[in-house]
Amino acid sequence: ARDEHGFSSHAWNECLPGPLVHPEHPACPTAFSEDNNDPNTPWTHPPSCTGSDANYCVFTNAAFPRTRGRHGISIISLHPNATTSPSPISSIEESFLISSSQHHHIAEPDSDPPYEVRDIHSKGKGLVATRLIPRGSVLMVEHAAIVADALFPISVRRDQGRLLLQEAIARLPNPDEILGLATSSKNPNAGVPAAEDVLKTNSFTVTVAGRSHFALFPRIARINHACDPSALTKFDGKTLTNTVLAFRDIKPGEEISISYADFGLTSQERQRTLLQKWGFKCTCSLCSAHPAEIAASDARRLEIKELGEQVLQHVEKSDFSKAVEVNEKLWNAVSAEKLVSHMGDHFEVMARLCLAAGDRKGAKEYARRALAELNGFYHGAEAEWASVGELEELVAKL
Ligand SMILES: C[S@@+](CC[C@H](N)C(=O)[O-])C[C@H]1O[C@@H](n2cnc3c(N)ncnc32)[C@H](O)[C@@H]1O
Repeated sequence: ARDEHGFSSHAWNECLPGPLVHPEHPACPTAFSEDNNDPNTPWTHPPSCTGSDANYCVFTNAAFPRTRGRHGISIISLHPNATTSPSPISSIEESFLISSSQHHHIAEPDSDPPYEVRDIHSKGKGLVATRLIPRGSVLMVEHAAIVADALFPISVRRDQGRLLLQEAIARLPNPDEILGLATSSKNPNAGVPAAEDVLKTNSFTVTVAGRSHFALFPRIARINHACDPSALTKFDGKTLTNTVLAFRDIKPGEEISISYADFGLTSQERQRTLLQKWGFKCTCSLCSAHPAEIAASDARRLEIKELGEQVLQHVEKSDFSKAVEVNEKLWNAVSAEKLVSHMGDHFEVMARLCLAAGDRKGAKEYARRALAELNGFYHGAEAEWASVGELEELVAKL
């Protein structure tokens, strides 16, 4: 029997999860079913919560998605009573129940992916293209295996937080898939449990139900960082899936990489961030380049930042012709630095700026080009289709 939140009627706030039983606390009941047939709750296990304060719980569906390659999902979130309604977990539950019933949303590994996992010199494992991957192609769509509220590590006692995380991983069908992921080089022998190290080393920071969360995707976690990446990720907070898209054409034998750090940083700032936040020294091709090449890249990135600010200032002053002029320069610097995710965004900005500057011919030309790029780059991603619709209207009006 469970209450209206799906909690089992045992004293959940007094039990400890999993096999780690404390003499003063009973163990929480084990999983009641691998496949949950209750349409009112998406969870296959009774939620398990931290000790006496019981403000965080782990919610698991070990059978998600019901298709090939399922690796289950565990979510560490606030107890519904520990927050003002609606609680983050209730909005997650809602979209979870929807996405569980809509199989087309669910990530499935490609039966013949254009990449393989290989050992990469000085980076551990990584993904390497096995055939040409054209710019804009979707390489992977994967749902999260672990989603954890970003405030949970500092909101619960360390031992309780660790138990919760261990439980979150242990409940998944293949815990070793998670525990076998890379750990940070800073931490071995530092007394940090593997589960915590794995989460820190491999997770993305994402927004779910309006709150910051860590999200771990076991297959995507094998993608290494590059300051000049070949791919990018797009997270969807509704389906809890992450999509990897080719940033540019990727040749066979080339490593697939994404950027963990902000593009606007100089090489020293990036190195510092990567070391502090992720605990590794970056050995990507840009960081290993000749000092003159690194200096040229730093100069371009500083110029990009400066020109970006100038465009905004001109727009704020309604000096749109000047904004168009500076935006062209900005785009040349972005292209030279190979930071172009797709031209569509740029052409769209240019179209809107031309329109604001009264240049209808220019606006139409840029809107057409934006449409061609967006249609080629995205394959049904909701946000981009919204902008495609708006652009189509714009072209029709012009
Ligand atoms: C998310 S994992 C990426 C996959 C990992 N290489 C593996 O073997 O599973 C992040 C870890 O990979 C390594 N790594 C990623 N990008 C790197 C880079 N550019 N230079 C050096 N090491 C890198 C670091 O050890 C980092 O902590």
